[in-house]
Amino acid sequence: MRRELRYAAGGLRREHVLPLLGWSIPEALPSVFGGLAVARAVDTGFLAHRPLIGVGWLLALLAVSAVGAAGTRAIYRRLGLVVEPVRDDLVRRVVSGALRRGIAGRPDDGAIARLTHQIEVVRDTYAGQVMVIRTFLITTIGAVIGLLSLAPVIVLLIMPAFLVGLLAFVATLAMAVARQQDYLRCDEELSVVSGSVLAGARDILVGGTEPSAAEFVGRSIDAQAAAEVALARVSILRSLSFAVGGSGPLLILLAAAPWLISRGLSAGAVLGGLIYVQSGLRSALGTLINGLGGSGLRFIITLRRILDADEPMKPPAPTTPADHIRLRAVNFRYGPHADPVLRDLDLTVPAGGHLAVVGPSGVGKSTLASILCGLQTATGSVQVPSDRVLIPQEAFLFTGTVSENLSYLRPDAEDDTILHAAAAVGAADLITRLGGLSAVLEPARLSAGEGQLVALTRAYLSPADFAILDEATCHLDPRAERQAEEAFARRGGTLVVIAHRMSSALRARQILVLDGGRAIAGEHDALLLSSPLYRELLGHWSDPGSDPALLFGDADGLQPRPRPRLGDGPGHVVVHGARAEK
Ligand SMILES: Nc1ncnc2c1ncn2[C@@H]1O[C@H](COP(=O)(O)OP(=O)(O)OP(=O)(O)O)[C@@H](O)[C@H]1O
Repeated sequence: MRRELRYAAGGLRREHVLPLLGWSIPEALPSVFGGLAVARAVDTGFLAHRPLIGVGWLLALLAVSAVGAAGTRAIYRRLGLVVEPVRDDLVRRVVSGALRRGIAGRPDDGAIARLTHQIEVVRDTYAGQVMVIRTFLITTIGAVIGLLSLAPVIVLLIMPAFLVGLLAFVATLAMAVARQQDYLRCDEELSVVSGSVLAGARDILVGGTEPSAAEFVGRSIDAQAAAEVALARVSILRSLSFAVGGSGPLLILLAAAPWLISRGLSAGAVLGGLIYVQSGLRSALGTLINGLGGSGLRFIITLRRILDADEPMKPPAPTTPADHIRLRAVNFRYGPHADPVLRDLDLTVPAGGHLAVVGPSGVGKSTLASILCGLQTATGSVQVPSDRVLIPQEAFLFTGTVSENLSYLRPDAEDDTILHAAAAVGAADLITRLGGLSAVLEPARLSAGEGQLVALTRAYLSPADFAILDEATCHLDPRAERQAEEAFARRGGTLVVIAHRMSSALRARQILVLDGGRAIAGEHDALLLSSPLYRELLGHWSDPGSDPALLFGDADGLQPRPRPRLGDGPGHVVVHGARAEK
C-alpha cells in the first residue's frame, strides 16, 4: 500500500495544491463559525429576549455559509489541475509499457482495459480521495477551533473518543485493502474456473467427471464466500470505529451537558458544542470512513494493478524438472472407507520419457492415469505438466465435420497438419473412407476402433507436451496399435501408456509394474529378473502382438525399430520404494 500512497502523494504538485488549500480557508469558515453563531444567537438573542440579535447571528452564519460555498465552487474548478497530471502520467506508463512488451514479442492484452477503464477509475477515485481528505481536515480543524473558542472543556471531554475511533479506522485500512484484494482475486479465480468448466462441459459429461468438476468449482466458490465474509468483518470493524469516534463524542457531550451547565456553561454554548460535534467532527469522520473505506480501496487496488503491470519485465522462468512427472508419497482411495488403490507411490519421469504402466486388472492403472491428468486428486505431492492430454478407452466424438472432431484440441490447425497427424497415427485411410476432412462425422456410424483413431489423431495434434494413453488403443489390432504408439513416441513430449497389451510395455523405454503390494519400475530385461508379476504377465500374454515382428518392425512396410534400451534418450524413470495396493 505504501507504493500506492507514495504515488498518490507524489502526484500532488505544489503549484496546484496551494490554490486548493487557499480556497479551503473560506470553505472552512462555516465549520469554524457555525456552533459559535448558534451559541451567540441563543445566549445573547433568543434566551435574552432579544430575537433580532438572535436572527442577526443566524443571518451572519448564512453569509459565512455563502462564502464557504464560493470556496467549494472554486475548489472543484481547481480539482482537475490536481488530478489530470496523475491520469496523464498513468496513460504514459501504460502505453509505453505496452509498446515495450509488444516490441519484446510479449503482447500486453490487458493494456486496453487499463487504458480505457482502470485509469478512469483511478482518476475519479483519486479526485474523490483528495476531496475526502481535504474535507475531513478542514471540517475537523474548523470544529476544533470553534470548540476551543466556545468552550475548551468540551474539546477535552470528547477528543479522546474521537481520536480512538479515528485511529481504529486507520488501523483497519491495510487489512481492508488486503481483504478487498483477496476478494477480487477469488472472484476472478471463480470466473476463470467456472468458465473453464462450462467450456469443457461436453468433455466433463462424456468423461463422467461431473463430481470432480463440481468439487473443482466448489473449492473456488468456498474460497470466494470466505473472502466475502472476511471483507464483511472488516466493515464491521469500520462501523465500530465510527460508533466510537463519531457517535461516542455526541453521547459524551449529551451525558455531560447537565454537569457542564452546573459548572456555568451556557445553554447556547452546549447547543453550539453539539453542532460542532454533530455536523463537524461526526460528519467529518463519517466522510472519511465512507470515502477511504469505499472508493479509497478501489483507488489503491486499481492503481496497484496498473503499477504492477508496469513492473520491469521478468525473464521467462527457466524450465525445471518440476515440468515433468514427479509423484511423492502419493496415496489414493475412492472414499473414506474404501481400500487404498495407491499407497506411498513415488515416481519420477523426466521430460521426453516413455513409460508404460502394467498390472493385473483392477490394480489401479486407470486411477493413476486419472491422477496424472488431474481428474482425481490424491494426497501427497503430484507434479505434472499442466499442458496434458488424456486419451481414454472410450473415444469422445461429436456430430460435426471430421476436421472439427480432429482439430478439437487445436482449432487453428491447417488441413495439411491434420492430415499429417492422421497419417502418423494410422488414421489416413479412415479419413478417406469418411469422405475427407469436410465430411460430416456421425459418431454412431463409427466402430470403437475407428473412434479411437479419431481420438488419437486429435490428441496427437494437441499442443500438450504430456500425453496419457489409457488403454486408448484397445480396440485396434496389434499392428494399428503399434503404429499409433510409435507415432506418439516420436511426437515429442512425455508419454505414459496404460498398457492394454504387453506389447505396449515392450515398446516403452521404462515400465511401471503395479501389483497388489508394491510398484516397481525398470526396463524390460531388469524386470524379467526382478519382478515375478512382470514375468507372469508376459507368460499369460498370448496376444499375436507378441510376434517380435509386430513389436519392433516387420515386413508390412514399417521400418524395423530397435528395442529401446535404458539410456536411449531422456526416458529414465525412477520409482523410489513405491508400493501400490488394491
Ligand atoms: N469411480 C470409482 N469408484 C470407486 N471405486 C473405483 C472407481 N474406479 C475404480 N475403482 C476401483 O479402484 C480400483 C482400481 O481401478 P482401476 O480402474 O484404476 O484399475 P485398472 O488397473 O485400471 O483396471 P483395468 O485394467 O481393469 O482397467 C478397482 O478396485 C476399482 O474397482
